[in-house]
This record gives sequence, C-alpha cells and structure tokens, in this order.
Amino acid sequence: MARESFTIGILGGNGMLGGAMARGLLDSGIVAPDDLWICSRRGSRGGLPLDVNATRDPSVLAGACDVILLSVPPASADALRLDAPDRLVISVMAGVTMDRLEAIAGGPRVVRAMCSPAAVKRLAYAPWVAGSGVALRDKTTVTRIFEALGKTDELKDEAQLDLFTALTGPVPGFAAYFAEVMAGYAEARGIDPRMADRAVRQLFRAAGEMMAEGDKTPTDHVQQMIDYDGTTAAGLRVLRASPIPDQMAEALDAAVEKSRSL
Ligand SMILES: NC(=O)C1=CN([C@@H]2O[C@H](COP(=O)(O)OP(=O)(O)OC[C@H]3O[C@@H](n4cnc5c(N)ncnc54)[C@H](OP(=O)(O)O)[C@@H]3O)[C@@H](O)[C@H]2O)C=CC1
Ligand SMILES: O=C(O)[C@@H]1CCC=N1
Repeated sequence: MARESFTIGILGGNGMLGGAMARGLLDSGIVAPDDLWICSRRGSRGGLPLDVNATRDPSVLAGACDVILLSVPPASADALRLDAPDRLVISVMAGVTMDRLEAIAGGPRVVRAMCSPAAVKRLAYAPWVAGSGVALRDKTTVTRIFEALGKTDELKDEAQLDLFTALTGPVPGFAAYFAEVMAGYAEARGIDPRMADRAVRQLFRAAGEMMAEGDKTPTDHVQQMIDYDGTTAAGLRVLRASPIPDQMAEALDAAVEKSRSL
C-alpha cells in the first residue's frame, strides 16, 4: 500500500534548525520540494530549492499545509497565532510548553518535540510528546517525519523534553566542549594548533561512528578500555574518581532550568 503523502510547512524554515529540517526532509524524499512551504518575516528561502514555496504570512502556510513545524525563537512564540486547529502542529521550540502550543495552534492537535541541526544530515534525535487532540494516525505521521530526520521516540512525560533540550537538542553541543578541552590539552603541550584541531575532529568523528554502531553502550566501551588495563585505563580511572559527573550534571541542570524558564 502506498504511504500517505502530505504537505509540510516550516515556520522559521530559513533558520538554523528550520533550514536543517527542510534539507533533511527533502533529502529523505518524504516530501517533494513543491509540497514544502517555509515561512519567516523576511520571506527568504534560505538557499532552499526554488520549487520550495516561501511566504511571509503564517496564515498562508497554515492554509496550504497538512503538517506545520514551528521553529521560530521561543521569544517569538507567544505572539504567534495560527488558528489552525485542524492541522497537525509540531513544535521543536525549546521550552515552549504544550499549553502555549495549544494557544498558538488554536486547539489540542499539537506535538511538542525536540530536534537538532543534525537533521540536515538526517542524524537528529527527536523525542516528542503528543497533545490530547493527536490521533493515532497523526502519531504515525510524526514518527515518519522524525525518522526521516534521524531517530525518534514518543515520550509520555512532557517535563522530560526539557532534559532532551539540554542533552540532544544542541549538536555538537556538550560534546564540542570535551573536544575543546582535549584540543586545548594538546596545544598547551606544544602540538601545532591545526594538528590538534584535525586530530580531535577525527577522534570525535570516529568515536561517534563507533558508539553509534553495534550493541555496546558507552559504559561497555569505557569498561572494555578499563579491562584492557593499558594507558587509557590509567586516565579513565582518574576520570571515574573525579567530580566530573557531578559537574556535568550541574551544567545539564543549568541548561534544563533555562529551558523551563523560556
Ligand atoms: N539551533 C539549534 O541548535 C536548536 C534550536 N532549537 C529551537 O529551534 C527554534 C529555532 O531556532 P534556530 O533555528 O536556532 O533560530 P534561528 O534564529 O536560526 O531561526 C529562526 C527563524 O525564525 C524566523 N522567525 C523569527 N521570528 C519569526 C516570526 N515571528 N514569524 C515567522 N518567522 C520568524 C527568523 O526569520 P526572519 O527573521 O526572516 O523572520 C529565523 O530565520 C528555537 O525555538 C530553538 O529553541 C531546538 C533545538 C536545537
Ligand atoms: O541552545 C539552544 O538554545 C538550542 C535550543 C535547544 C538546543 N539548542
């Protein structure tokens, strides 16, 4: 049986995340360029193909699209009114709660999600929570859209979205900080900065690919290196005994609190 096709509109589709999702969706083939709409105040296309429809008017986008993705800054959210209770509205905005989304959409057929700019490579992780007006068929649509952009899970507890806003919303996000620290260590010990940069980029690329493949969890990888009992084990034992896990939790808590205050 052929899969249902739909038109998708992205409010903020010329922005960092909106543009990444637009490109990912087009690359996946889930939507044809002429079934994709983007909307922003400037009405710019953000380098998307000319067949993609662009408008400055959110009501035009809402009128043309079965599914509307909201990807404008949280500060712009409360002034938005789509009045489109019959459309499936999916927000990827940090901290904008389900209640606020229902006010924007004009009804409860809304999904609050988190996504990331890795959507451009179809490598995002997108958890989501369904509002009370979201039917089973809508959930299938949400899953199809986010599977086109990477991996996805339905959550039951809206509060957990703030945790993912901190953990997986920013890409490279907190992983970039660890890369920065490692490159800084190398530079401080006389390695050419360009070489340190190249080395650390390649390390994180390989680490990401190796951790994404197979069944091993990050803990399994760490334990395997500790069990090997070589040079890396010496350093990992220092890290495991350090306050770094608590400090990491403090940093993530700060990001979660920020999300809850938006
Ligand atoms: N960037 C990221 O890493 C992530 C972002 N997010 C969330 O995604 C959303 C978008 O973020 P991001 O892409 O970084 O932001 P950007 O500033 O890059 O893009 C936002 C876009 O929205 C448009 N816009 C702003 N206000 C309005 C409005 N009132 N009506 C219509 N369009 C508007 C802007 O275009 P114009 O000026 O032309 O109107 C702009 O291009 C935010 O809510 C953020 O929390 C979530 C996860 C990760
Ligand atoms: O840093 C930010 O505000 C964006 C939103 C969620 C993740 N990154």
